[in-house]
Amino acid sequence: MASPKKKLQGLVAATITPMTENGEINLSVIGQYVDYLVKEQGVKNIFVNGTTGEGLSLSISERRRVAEEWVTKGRNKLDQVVIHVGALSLKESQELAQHAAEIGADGIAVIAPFFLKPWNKDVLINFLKEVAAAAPALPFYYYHIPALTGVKIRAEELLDGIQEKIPTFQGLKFSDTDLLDFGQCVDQNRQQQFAFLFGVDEQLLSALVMGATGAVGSTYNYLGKKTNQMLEAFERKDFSLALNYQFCIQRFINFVVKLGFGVSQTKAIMSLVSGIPMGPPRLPLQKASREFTDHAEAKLKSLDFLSFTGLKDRNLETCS
Ligand SMILES: CC(=O)N[C@@H]([C@@H](O)[C@H](O)[C@H](O)CO)[C@@H](O)CC(=O)C(=O)O
Repeated sequence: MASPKKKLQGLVAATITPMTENGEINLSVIGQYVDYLVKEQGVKNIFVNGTTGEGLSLSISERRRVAEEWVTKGRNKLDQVVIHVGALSLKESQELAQHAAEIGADGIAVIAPFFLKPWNKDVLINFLKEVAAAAPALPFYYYHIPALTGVKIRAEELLDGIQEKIPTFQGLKFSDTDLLDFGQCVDQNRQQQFAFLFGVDEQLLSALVMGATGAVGSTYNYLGKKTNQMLEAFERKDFSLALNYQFCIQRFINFVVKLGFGVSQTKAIMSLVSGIPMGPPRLPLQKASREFTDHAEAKLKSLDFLSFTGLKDRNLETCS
């Protein structure tokens, strides 16, 4: 069985794939991006080529190059680099899994194939098993995101006896709001050392109560520091402070969700907050509007999520 250096826990940034203005992947800023996550956000784990990384909109060759660059630039700086290798084609998924192993990634994750879909748990497990077998020394995570894949097989059902079928299975990335399903995944697998990684950033505190061991999300790219403060407060059992942080983060996410929030907007916010150009998204996504970015910037300032001295002590909402 694969055994990771240590269990994947804490915050994991779902990385953006930087692109040039003409839509090509822009590997040149990834080194800077790694330093920003580690030094400015206190985030040392990453999830590459997932939803936020537009993994399914990249070619296989681009996915390989992006993965390689993150592993190379993250060496001796990041704790763990997990590569999402899910694809509609089993062969492509296996190729990416093997490649992740070759370049020295710390784990692989796979979503359910979402065009011709697995129609029950056993079929889905068979698909995942074949991918995992292509990288037999790498920890394997199932990426549950039913709203995007349309595959509604409950994670709890999938986890039942999974390690007998997939010996490298190490955990679940749960990007759904069904806390009954999530809680049962934790409750029914207490004897295992699985990682339970929650993927709905605005509800992370509820998932921590339910037993989440970590979180993978887009907002940890630029709200990692704030979210880490929430994790620390939770760890100290200062639940009232933890709730204040969660509400504060919710105020921002709620605000942008009402304006229309997705991968394009994440790219715009991250460019603004980090100063690293993330570029436009790839079609079919559309670049975030100037209006969106201006509103998001004003909200970030009012919540003190951006350090602009001019606004200090006035018009700030309190977050702790
Ligand atoms: C649907 C979606 O993109 N969900 C995000 C969340 O981080 C999400 O952006 C956040 O909770 C705000 O709603 C992550 O779960 C996605 C993710 O981890 C990934 O990029 O693979």
